[in-house]
Amino acid sequence: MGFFEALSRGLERSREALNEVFYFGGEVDEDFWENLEDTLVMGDMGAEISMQVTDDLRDEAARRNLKTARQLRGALADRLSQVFVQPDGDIFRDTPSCVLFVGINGAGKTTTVGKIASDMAHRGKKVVIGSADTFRAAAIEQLDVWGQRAGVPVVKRERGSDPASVCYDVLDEADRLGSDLVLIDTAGRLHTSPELMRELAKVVKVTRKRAEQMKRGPMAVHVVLVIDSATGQNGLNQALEFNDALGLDGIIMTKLDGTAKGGIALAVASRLKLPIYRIGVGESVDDLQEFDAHEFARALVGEE
Ligand SMILES: Nc1nc2c(ncn2[C@@H]2O[C@H](COP(=O)(O)OP(=O)(O)OP(=O)(O)O)[C@@H](O)[C@H]2O)c(=O)[nH]1
Repeated sequence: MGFFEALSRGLERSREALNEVFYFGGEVDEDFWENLEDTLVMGDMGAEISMQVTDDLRDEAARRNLKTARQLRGALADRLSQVFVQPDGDIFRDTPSCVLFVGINGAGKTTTVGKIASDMAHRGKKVVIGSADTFRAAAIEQLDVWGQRAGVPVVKRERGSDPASVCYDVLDEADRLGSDLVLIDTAGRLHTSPELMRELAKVVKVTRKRAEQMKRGPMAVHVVLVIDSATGQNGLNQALEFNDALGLDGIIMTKLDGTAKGGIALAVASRLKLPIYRIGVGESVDDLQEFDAHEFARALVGEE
């Protein structure tokens, strides 16, 4: 299934709501603009960006004399795609690279690490996975399964070990193996707990320090927040807290195949000015896609 098809299935709710807005007879009137703005807000986009997008579209419609639903839909998709930040490169392809996956419990970190490990190993990268989720025993086992499937080594320690020291060990192993890509899973934590966030900041700090001393030269370290799209506007709060504590490099949105409304991706991208590196559209190994802003906006709006 292609990017567009997979996303279109997931974003059905947002599209149906917008379909109703675009199902107008005759003139584009004040009601149309109000309905559009409300629908964008309801789609988890947040008030600020919804208002901005609606105002801009209104100006553009007047300027270019856009009248039909088809014209307006196309212009909306274009405007929404501009909200997203283009990444400078790809943190998984541009190696050597070490990526730390952070996020709240159940966001999809472990699954995403597994999917990326498989993908990048297939592309010929020397990958090593680190399990710094020393809290949940099942997460370590889960990563082992993903690692075996991808044919990638998994560095782990027993439950309860210090996560920062696991990261150190992972980079030691990557150094020994001459790995290109290091993917580190961290334990899920509540963004509202200062203590847990401090622990994670230490994990990032130790990883950065060790990554500077790799035999083949310094390895870039990236911190990526994994967000479950179904968490709605709470996803924005998570992103703000994690960004404050750690300084994020980018985002991965998961579960866009479910009942997610999708607008949260726009809210986070616009507020934090961070790129979306991948999106998760299912539970199996192939259900991870590179993010394409234009396709995403088209799927959200329902433009053919
Ligand atoms: N439908 C769907 N399910 C997903 C996706 N990504 C992950 N999941 C599922 O979400 C659940 C949680 O995923 P995990 O990868 O264990 O989440 P985690 O962030 O590592 O969880 P913690 O270790 O508790 O912090 C699992 O059942 C995954 O199969 C996705 O893109 N789509």
